[in-house]
Amino acid sequence: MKNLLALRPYLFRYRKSLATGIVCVVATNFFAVAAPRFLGEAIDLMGKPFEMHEILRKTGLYILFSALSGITLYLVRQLIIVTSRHIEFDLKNDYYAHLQTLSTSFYDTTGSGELISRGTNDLNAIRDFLGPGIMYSINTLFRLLFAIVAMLSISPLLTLFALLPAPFLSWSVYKTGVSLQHQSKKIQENYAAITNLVQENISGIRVVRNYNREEWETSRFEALNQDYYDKNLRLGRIQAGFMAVLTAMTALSLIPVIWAGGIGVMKGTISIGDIAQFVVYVTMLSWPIISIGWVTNIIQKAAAAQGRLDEIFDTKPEIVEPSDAGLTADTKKPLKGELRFDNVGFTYPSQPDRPVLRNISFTVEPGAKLAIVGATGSGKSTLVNLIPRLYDPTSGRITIAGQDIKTMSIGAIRRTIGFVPQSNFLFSDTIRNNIDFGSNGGGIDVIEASRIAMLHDDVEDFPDRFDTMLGEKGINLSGGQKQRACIARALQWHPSILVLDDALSAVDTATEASIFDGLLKKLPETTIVLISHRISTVRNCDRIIVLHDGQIAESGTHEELLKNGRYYADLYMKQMLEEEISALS
Ligand SMILES: Nc1ncnc2c1ncn2[C@@H]1O[C@H](COP(=O)(O)OP(=O)(O)OP(=O)(O)O)[C@@H](O)[C@H]1O
Repeated sequence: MKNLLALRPYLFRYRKSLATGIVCVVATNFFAVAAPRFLGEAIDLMGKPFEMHEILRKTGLYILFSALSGITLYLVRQLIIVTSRHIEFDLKNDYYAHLQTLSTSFYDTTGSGELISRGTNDLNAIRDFLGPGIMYSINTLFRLLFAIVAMLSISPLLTLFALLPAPFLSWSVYKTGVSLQHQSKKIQENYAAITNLVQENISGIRVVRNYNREEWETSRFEALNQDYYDKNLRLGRIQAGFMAVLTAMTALSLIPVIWAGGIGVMKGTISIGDIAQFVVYVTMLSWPIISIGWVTNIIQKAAAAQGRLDEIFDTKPEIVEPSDAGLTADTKKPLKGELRFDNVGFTYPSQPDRPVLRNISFTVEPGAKLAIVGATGSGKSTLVNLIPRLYDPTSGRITIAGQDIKTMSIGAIRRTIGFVPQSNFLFSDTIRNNIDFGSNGGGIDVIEASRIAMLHDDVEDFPDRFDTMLGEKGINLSGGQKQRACIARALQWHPSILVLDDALSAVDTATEASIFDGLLKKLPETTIVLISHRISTVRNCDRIIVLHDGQIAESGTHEELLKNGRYYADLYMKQMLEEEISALS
């Protein structure tokens, strides 16, 4: 329950609507409970010699009070339910904004399905608490209070009879609610499994086709779907049975009232009008009594959901903006100067006993081109991920123009660096918007950037050119086109440091060389850090670093490394041989 205290700031923000809503709850219950009194009085008048206008007056008052109760109930819903939607909206925005601040290492260990489920199912549970939960709790309280006072004023004994089944009714609703909740949770898990399966199948449809797995995948889906169907039927059966029992119990709870009331009428201690009034109160109380159990479930569910959301909200970003950052995040001017690694070491938080980088030191002068080569898993991507602070070194420091990047504005660093990661990602948007991703102008324009990345001619052949919509993850582009679109995107800010992490592996050797030549010509002042397995590209760099098992094993120019006769020379020989063989065949 105390988890729900985290909602205080949100409730406080909408305090006026909530307070007015609560006043309306009191009013609606007052009118609802007062109305039957006029009904009872009108019925009692009919048993005696009566004046028509008096009965009409009572009936009119009954209608008026009922109408006022309806109007105020409408206001309650408008104020409290609408407030719950506002808070849900604010919470969703805060949740998404918080996710944006979390570090890369958080996403290494938390699945996207998990985060989506917290942002949807858990938030729905909290909205149910803020809307119906709060509304029915207060409503039940005042309905019980007013109705019991009215009933006691007529007959304390009859009130006792009327309320006898109430605790049992609430308890059985609560118990059935727990079982319904359990069943719904299983259905939700099942639904998540179906969603995952469909999502994976659609994104991996080519693999499914290539391996002839269509039938197998279909039968997997059918099995899950059957399970989902069976569980839903079971839930439907429980709900239907439960509603029938509830209706019967509510009707049965009238029996003691009518029985004891009937005896009272015969003895002349109570009037027929009073009994009619009582019957209305008992019927009126059945839903609030039922809702005690229901609301208890809603509160428990919301408390658990808020606990899960708090786990995310309490996760602090590991990489934070330094409080005295010399440059602001929105600076348009990229930082310039040498890039330096000073005895840098790095260990992934998920594998603290396994250092991935050790004692890495090097300097790249402004405008120089540095290549990083090394066997797969030697730490190349990890090394370049440290430059835009996707992770922070565990030891040592990285500087740009002599300043430790940890003391600089993160926004300014990332604006300085054009980063093309190994696994490219494109959004379901136009090619133009994908390339122009957040640049807000001021850098190289889309056409020029795509020319440098040698994508321009390909795009010109598309029917809608740069306005061509891309499918999910850029599915309608070839692997090489996707990579070149990502390079064009990285050029948007006219970066002073360009990091290419195996960014041209899907284009042929000649195209890779042409793109690299284009970069050298068009961006002569840009420092380039390039990871590539192709000697034909890295040989033109000012300096080449060979990584082995997270350490610099060799470093120098192409010629120096050939002379060394170690890993780099070996790689060179192998690639030369491959080229000769392919030239012969
Ligand atoms: N997010 C991560 N969490 C934990 N370990 C990781 C993570 N990413 C990479 N590693 C590990 O760090 C080591 C270096 O990986 P890295 O991706 O930097 O190598 P690489 O040289 O770029 O390889 P490749 O040439 O195959 O891309 C590997 O052993 C890998 O398993």
